[in-house]
Amino acid sequence: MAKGKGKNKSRGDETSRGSHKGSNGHSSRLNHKRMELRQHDGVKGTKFPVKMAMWDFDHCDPKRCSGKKLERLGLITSLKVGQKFQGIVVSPNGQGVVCPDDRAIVEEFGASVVECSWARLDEVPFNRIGGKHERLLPYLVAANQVNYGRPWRLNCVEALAACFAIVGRMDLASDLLSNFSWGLGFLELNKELLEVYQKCTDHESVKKAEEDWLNKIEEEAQQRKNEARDGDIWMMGNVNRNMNKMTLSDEESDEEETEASSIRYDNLGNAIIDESDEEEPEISSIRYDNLGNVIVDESDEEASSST
Ligand SMILES: C[S@@+](CC[C@H](N)C(=O)[O-])C[C@H]1O[C@@H](n2cnc3c(N)ncnc32)[C@H](O)[C@@H]1O
Repeated sequence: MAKGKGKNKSRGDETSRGSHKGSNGHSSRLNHKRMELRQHDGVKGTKFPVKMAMWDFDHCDPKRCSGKKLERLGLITSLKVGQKFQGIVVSPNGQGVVCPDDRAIVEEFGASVVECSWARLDEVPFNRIGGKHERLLPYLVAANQVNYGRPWRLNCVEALAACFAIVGRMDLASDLLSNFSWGLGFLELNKELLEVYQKCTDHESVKKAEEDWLNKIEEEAQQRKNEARDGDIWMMGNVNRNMNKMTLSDEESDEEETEASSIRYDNLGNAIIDESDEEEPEISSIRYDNLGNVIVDESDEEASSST
């Protein structure tokens, strides 16, 4: 187990919910922050309307770590390895997904996360942490500065906010995220999808909604791909059409060949001209008198009389 400031090393403040004591030395700046938060929540004597907790494995850079920031703000309680949590445990080790039916558990017992590195999950003793209500999160996209745009891998504050949002407590989600400059962007980015999940009930319905969403975005991606290809066609010409053209020109040359093959030759190799080729006299060669009668050439008369 990693050594350091992780709250798995000391019992610290696990019973401090509602008290103003923190686990980090209680600087006046932090106490000031807490005062601000209490005023902000309008819930006297509490840092946040529902309990939040984390198992902190000290894997992350404290300056970038959202869990540590929540702790500095006095919003989250640290839990020890071996300690279980009664509320919803949002964890990569979860079985079902967070769903609106979890709302009562969240409101009564709160929500918790595992503050660790995604790259070091195998170092986390999942069998010694957690609780009765361990949950995965359904498909959502991170908005934090480290993993922006990445699906599923949310940081701790996003994971807690997602849990609150899915169970229909958008007020808690936005209050929590407003402590981070980028925070409300998470709700914006996932607005439509969160609304879909909020309309569900149990784990299965959230899983079904997630599956439908994933199919939809896959179809849309495919459509965009097709549109991009069609765009190329306007720029470059239809490749299939070019293929047809090639075929057509082959056909054309075939036609020419056919025409050529329709020419017959006599025994001396002279081309035999078909009579039908000579049927129509050239219009320009027809002359008319003043009354509109065709002037017949004497030579023509000879020719016609000879047939
Ligand atoms: C792996 S830690 C990374 C924390 C990050 N260093 C930070 O600054 O917050 C994120 C935690 O959020 C929760 N979490 C995030 N995305 C999740 C998901 N898709 N399913 C379940 N839990 C998730 C888990 O508790 C997970 O351990």
